[in-house]
Amino acid sequence: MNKHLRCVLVGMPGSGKTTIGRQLARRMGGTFLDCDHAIEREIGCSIKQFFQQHGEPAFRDLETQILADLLRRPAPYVLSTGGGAVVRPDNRALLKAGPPVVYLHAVPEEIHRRIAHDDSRPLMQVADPLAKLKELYRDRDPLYREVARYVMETGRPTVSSLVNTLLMQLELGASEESPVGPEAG
Ligand SMILES: Nc1ncnc2c1ncn2[C@@H]1O[C@H](COP(=O)(O)OP(=O)(O)OP(=O)(O)O)[C@@H](O)[C@H]1O
Ligand SMILES: O=C(O)C1=C[C@@H](O)[C@@H](O)[C@H](O)C1
Ligand SMILES: [Mg+2]
Repeated sequence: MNKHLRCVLVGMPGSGKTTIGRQLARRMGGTFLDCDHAIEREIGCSIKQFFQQHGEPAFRDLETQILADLLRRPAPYVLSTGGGAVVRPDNRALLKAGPPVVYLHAVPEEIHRRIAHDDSRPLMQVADPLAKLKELYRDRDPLYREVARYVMETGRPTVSSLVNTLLMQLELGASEESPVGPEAG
């Protein structure tokens, strides 16, 4: 186990940030941090209710504050961000300056299959959720790629094989950054 490992997951709503983040954190022996959960603890209600009462800009302000706070937590951790965390340039700057960011990539049709039954996502409460996912994907896919060090395809592999691959990648990346051995200073 590398006690300095840290990683941030970005991706569309339903891309698997919470599912994969939880398992990865357990395998790393680290803390699982979820920006959406931290926001809900802070506001004392669901994000869906907060959106309805205060609107998206107020939510985004809060998201920036909480993201900055979570990124400063001690290693090891896996931080799962909200699906829209990359929308604001300030957040993208924070993400690029922090630990390695992993983009969990899934196409809109696959995401739709995963989350069609779930009514907890405020941006999905529309007449045509697949069209909304396609629109979000078109706008955000380049932004996720902009902040990411690694892009992981999540369509076919199982969650546990994705977690294994990701862990190997992060350990390799960490050892390349701070090599252990006689030549290490
Ligand atoms: N790699 C995967 N393959 C198949 N199903 C998956 C995969 N990852 C997650 N899922 C399923 O997709 C659904 C959404 O996953 P999850 O809640 O982890 O996404 P999320 O990225 O955290 O979403 P949000 O941004 O809305 O918080 C869950 O039902 C989960 O079991
Ligand atoms: O895609 C989005 O913009 C959002 C995704 C969720 O994770 C929450 O952060 C919130 O519902 C907004
Ligand atoms: Mg989540």
